[in-house]
Amino acid sequence: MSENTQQSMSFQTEVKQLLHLMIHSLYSNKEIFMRELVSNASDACDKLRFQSLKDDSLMAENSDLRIRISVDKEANTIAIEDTGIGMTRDEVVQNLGTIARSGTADFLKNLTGDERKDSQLIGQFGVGFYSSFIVAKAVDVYTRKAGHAAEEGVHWHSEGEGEFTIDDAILPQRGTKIVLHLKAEESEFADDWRLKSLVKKYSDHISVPVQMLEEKFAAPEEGEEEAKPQEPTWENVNSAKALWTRSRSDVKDEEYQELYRHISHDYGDALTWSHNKVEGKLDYTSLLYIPKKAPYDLWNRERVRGLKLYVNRVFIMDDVEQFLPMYLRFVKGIVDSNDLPLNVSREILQNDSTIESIKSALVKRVLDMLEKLAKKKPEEYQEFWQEFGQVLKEGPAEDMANKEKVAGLLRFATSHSGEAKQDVALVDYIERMKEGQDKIYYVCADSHQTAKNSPHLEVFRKKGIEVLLLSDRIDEWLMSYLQEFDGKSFVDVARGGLDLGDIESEEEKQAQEKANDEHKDLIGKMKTLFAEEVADVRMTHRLVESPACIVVGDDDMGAQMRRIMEAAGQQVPETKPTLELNPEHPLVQRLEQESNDDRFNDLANILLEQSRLAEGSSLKDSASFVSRLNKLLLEMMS
Ligand SMILES: Nc1ncnc2c1ncn2[C@@H]1O[C@H](COP(=O)(O)OP(=O)(O)OP(=O)(O)O)[C@@H](O)[C@H]1O
Repeated sequence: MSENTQQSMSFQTEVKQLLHLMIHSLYSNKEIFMRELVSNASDACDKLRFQSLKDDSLMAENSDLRIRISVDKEANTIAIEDTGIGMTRDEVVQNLGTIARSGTADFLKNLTGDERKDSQLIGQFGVGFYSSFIVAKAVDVYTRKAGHAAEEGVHWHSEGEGEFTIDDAILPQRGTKIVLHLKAEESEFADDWRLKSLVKKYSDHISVPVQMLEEKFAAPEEGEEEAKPQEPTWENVNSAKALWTRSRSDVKDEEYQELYRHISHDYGDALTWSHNKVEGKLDYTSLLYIPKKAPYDLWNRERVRGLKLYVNRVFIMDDVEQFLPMYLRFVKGIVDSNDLPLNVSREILQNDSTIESIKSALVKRVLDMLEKLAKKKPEEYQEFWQEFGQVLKEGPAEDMANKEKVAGLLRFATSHSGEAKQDVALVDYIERMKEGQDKIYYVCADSHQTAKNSPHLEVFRKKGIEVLLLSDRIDEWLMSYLQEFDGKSFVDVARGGLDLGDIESEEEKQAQEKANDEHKDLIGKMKTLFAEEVADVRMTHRLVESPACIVVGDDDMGAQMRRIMEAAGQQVPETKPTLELNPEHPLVQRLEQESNDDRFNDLANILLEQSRLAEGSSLKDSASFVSRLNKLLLEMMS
């Protein structure tokens, strides 16, 4: 015998864990094993069709690409057989013994033990081949790689309990045959009708023919009563036509959803989709889906993303990133182009002008699809926002050309409702703008609560002006790319001198100027005291209830961004904020009258420190703050 005789091997630990979890959490959805196996078989045929473009000898022995499903009721087995690319011995060990996906260990850690939640997560992860073990007590895989000799076949066997064996096999035909030895209690699946209906349900959209044996009867001859049974023949069960080549009106929603599941490996539904045929300068068909649920690894930068590419109906490759920008990485789908050559490679895709043109059209398509969803089904749009809003917020920085369109899709929490839910569109905000208001005001903080209670909002509340409350990590960065929307500029209410424009009366403006004059002694004393800490001290009209607040310079980094950068270990340039005082506040008035230097220092420091706390910053010396506060409290009590 050759060196490669039978070998026993262990599954990778993650596979063992996954198998265990899957069997326990997917039992209510057992039939999906058929979808997974047919899907794999179809992928294998697609891969071979693609590789044979470069090397037509691969298909020489048999040019037929198809999937056959058969049942042996007595033996309680099902066989799924394809004439696809097949696997070598090494590939079998790699593909059916390990999980190569990055982040697997993290994923497994995320599982909660709650079967309903876990089954959803497992669905997103994609159980693929291993789902066989939901219904099978043992699985045999016979596979021979296209282009290899019959003696180079491989036989894999496992009972799904931590181990598998692998052996040489002589296989007259290329491709893969999977035999499931059903558990006794799953014998209902060893039934032609049942399997046929599963293929119809899950795999009708697959472009490779899926065949099953059909019994035929000859018409009874004269004098005979009963029809004579004939040899059964292989008949196509699915329609075997690429779904996207059909006209939209001919495709049922359920069929779109099944194709979505096939290409996304998601067990859930898509939220919406857009199917378009483009003819003219460019000639392609696209079918783009927005998932309902975010994948567990949406934030993993190395995660594969992108669309499936076909050229003239021939599958070319998965995960083509070039079709969509990063901020639309959640979109799944396919592009079938008639302009690209069949031998297109990833390198060519990177600098291809056709791809660039398709990309800008696809981006518009996705944004239009979202606009339509927001307009027609606001509740579903809200669901989308919940899942992917944070990703869409990367848009304005990444895609200057579509900045305004993306901005229109953003949703915010605002002071209008005070709720943390992000559900206000900029057009709603503009509709509610006060007379004389020509700016969109916002505040950024680490949490919704801090944003909502920020002293910077006081004057806005008093005047009934709505302010966007931003508290996602990405928000300050987002706003640095959004200068205006619908001709109205964005203004950070915690930054620079506050110009309320026409919202403020002439008298109010003059009172503000006068206040700085009237309190110049106090301002001067404070500037000397805090020469190291602040760039300026001034009286303000933005406060109503609070005595003081911190304001950052127009061009300086905001507090939220500063904290994020510092936490990431980045060097952040030293900048000093401005301290603003509320001349109407009794504490400020008390400070102005304080003749005792020590007490003046204590009170002034407390005002500065509490302003820092209110914006969500931590104090450099919180112990001193506490002792100052206690000193004052004790004085008050005595
Ligand atoms: N019928 C087949 N023919 C050839 N290769 C196959 C076949 N079935 C599975 N494979 C190989 O085994 C790998 C693992 O399959 P599996 O179904 O577990 O995961 P997947 O298809 O990559 O992704 P998913 O888990 O999302 O379905 C596949 O990527 C493929 O390379």
